[in-house]
Amino acid sequence: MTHLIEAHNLSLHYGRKAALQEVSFTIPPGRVVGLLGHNGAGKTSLMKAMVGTKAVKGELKVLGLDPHAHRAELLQSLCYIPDVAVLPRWARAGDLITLMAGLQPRFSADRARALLRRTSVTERDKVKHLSKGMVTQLHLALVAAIDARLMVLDEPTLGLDVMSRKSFYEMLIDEWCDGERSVIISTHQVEEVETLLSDVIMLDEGRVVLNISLAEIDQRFVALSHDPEAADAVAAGHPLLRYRVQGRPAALFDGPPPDTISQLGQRLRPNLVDLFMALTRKPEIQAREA
Ligand SMILES: Nc1ncnc2c1ncn2[C@@H]1O[C@H](COP(=O)(O)OP(=O)(O)OP(=O)(O)O)[C@@H](O)[C@H]1O
Repeated sequence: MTHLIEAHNLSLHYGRKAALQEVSFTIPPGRVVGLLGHNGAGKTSLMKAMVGTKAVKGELKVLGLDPHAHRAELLQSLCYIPDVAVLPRWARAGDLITLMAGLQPRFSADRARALLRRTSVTERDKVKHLSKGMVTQLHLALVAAIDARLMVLDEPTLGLDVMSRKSFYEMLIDEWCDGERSVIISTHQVEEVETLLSDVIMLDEGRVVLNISLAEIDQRFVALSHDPEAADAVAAGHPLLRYRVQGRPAALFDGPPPDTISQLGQRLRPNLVDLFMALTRKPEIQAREA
């Protein structure tokens, strides 16, 4: 198997509402994939499909399995933190380690204890006495102690402060990613995850609007910072987005603009936030703000 996830033409409806439409992508081993999209874009629906809690139309193989038909088998090799993840409030961290050891054959209690030592949570702590950030760290220590090949994280750092978010991602990358395992993370904190990701999938209204490696972004997209006087000439090249960088007007193009336009500005490195804005903004908003 060359890909951990193979998705082809997935669609999902809730009544008449289309949550996913013709979604296709693959995820090979050793990747850190960001799943980005505005509220309601379809991220949670796609993650539910990946872990088999939602049936979708189309072809979906996760670790070679149909997730909906073979959920129990899949969960042996996949770990998942849903957006509504809760841990039992009465339990101590140590109890949860014992519980997991009984439930999940690939879980290592020693590894969970070692991971927990990286956090401010001790085995004696009860979940109900932990802050939101500490619960998230405990949750990650528990799932990262599973010897799995794929981790699916649905907005894992929602509601955490910046330090807690940073330490969550540090632990994930240092302790779980090993070059063979892949992780897919949905988040709204586009700026923060940019340095962690190897790839990004952007969803807009249930459709994939971009599926690219971070390395390829520089090759495909061109951002130009230019003088205000050149604004009309730059706009004639139909940029995806017009915005400002350090007070100067800038424009983002999909592919190199004509030389006559390139000469009007300085090339910048396009960042993920600008791309996200360009590809997921409603056209009528773009027209109003341009
Ligand atoms: N159980 C449901 N019943 C009806 N519609 C739903 C249900 N779950 C999701 N939807 C709709 O499907 C679409 C996609 O929702 P989804 O939760 O997958 O988006 P999301 O990208 O995860 O959003 P958020 O960032 O707000 O969590 C939305 O329009 C949402 O209203």
